[in-house]
Amino acid sequence: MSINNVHLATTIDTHTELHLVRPDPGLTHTYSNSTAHNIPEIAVSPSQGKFLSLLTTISSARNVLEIGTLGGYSSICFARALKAAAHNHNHDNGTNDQENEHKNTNGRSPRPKGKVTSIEIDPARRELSIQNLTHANVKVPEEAEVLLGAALDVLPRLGTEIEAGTRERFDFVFVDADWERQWEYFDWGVKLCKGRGSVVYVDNVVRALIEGGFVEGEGRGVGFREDREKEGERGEGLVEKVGRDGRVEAVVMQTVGAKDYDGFLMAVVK
Ligand SMILES: C[S@@+](CC[C@H](N)C(=O)[O-])C[C@H]1O[C@@H](n2cnc3c(N)ncnc32)[C@H](O)[C@@H]1O
Repeated sequence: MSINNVHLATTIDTHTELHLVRPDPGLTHTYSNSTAHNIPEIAVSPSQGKFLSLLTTISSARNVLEIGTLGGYSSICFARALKAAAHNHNHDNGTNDQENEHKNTNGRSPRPKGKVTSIEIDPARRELSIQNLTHANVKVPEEAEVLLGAALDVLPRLGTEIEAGTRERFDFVFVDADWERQWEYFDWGVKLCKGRGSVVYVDNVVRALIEGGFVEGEGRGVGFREDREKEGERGEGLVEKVGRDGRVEAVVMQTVGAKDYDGFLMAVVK
């Protein structure tokens, strides 16, 4: 085993996706339609999308908040997982998925399908994501809604709606927008969560650390720059702030694959 094998990462992704990520025409179309509309190829990879789906399932999430929609690829992954969870629950419970009736003929209530709420700052990308979601048979806005605006404008509105009782709290938050605001989005995510056991997942934290100048040097001299504040540069970063945040337990996992060398931070609310 050697870290030099990382050049094989894309090949390994191709092989594992072939066997483990079922073909999904809605997702395939989202990639191709986004490329056709000159959207940059910065959506999660098929493996990453599947990973997000599995995390949604194992965390029993019902309401997902996503910051950064792009063409809707990850939104579809979340919506697929929510729909499957509701379907499986209702099947086990002897109910069907119809939500138009309060109770099924056996007197039991079906589990609500759950919903993805995604925020996108770019109107053209929002429009395209709605096209892609609809093409993937995700009902907009019942199963996934895409809110237009800068996340820091939209998030307080969601907070007000939650306080007013017109919107449910979230149990899974996926932060995937501008890297400069990762801490602010994380903080809002925790505030808008249901509470213990809710998950906040921030993508691209490793690239943000590297490209943000948090690490310097080459070879054996490489090190983490602890002197940034003294130099009047960018202050504490996401990882340091989350490390001092008593509301959560968190970890950063480094990743390699078709999307290069990167990593995510995942926090669970205590
Ligand atoms: C990496 S892409 C999201 C990819 C998407 N989650 C996926 O995997 O399919 C980031 C998106 O965040 C949007 N964005 C950037 N800054 C934003 C902000 N302040 N508020 C809301 N969205 C923002 C960008 O326009 C872009 O579409």
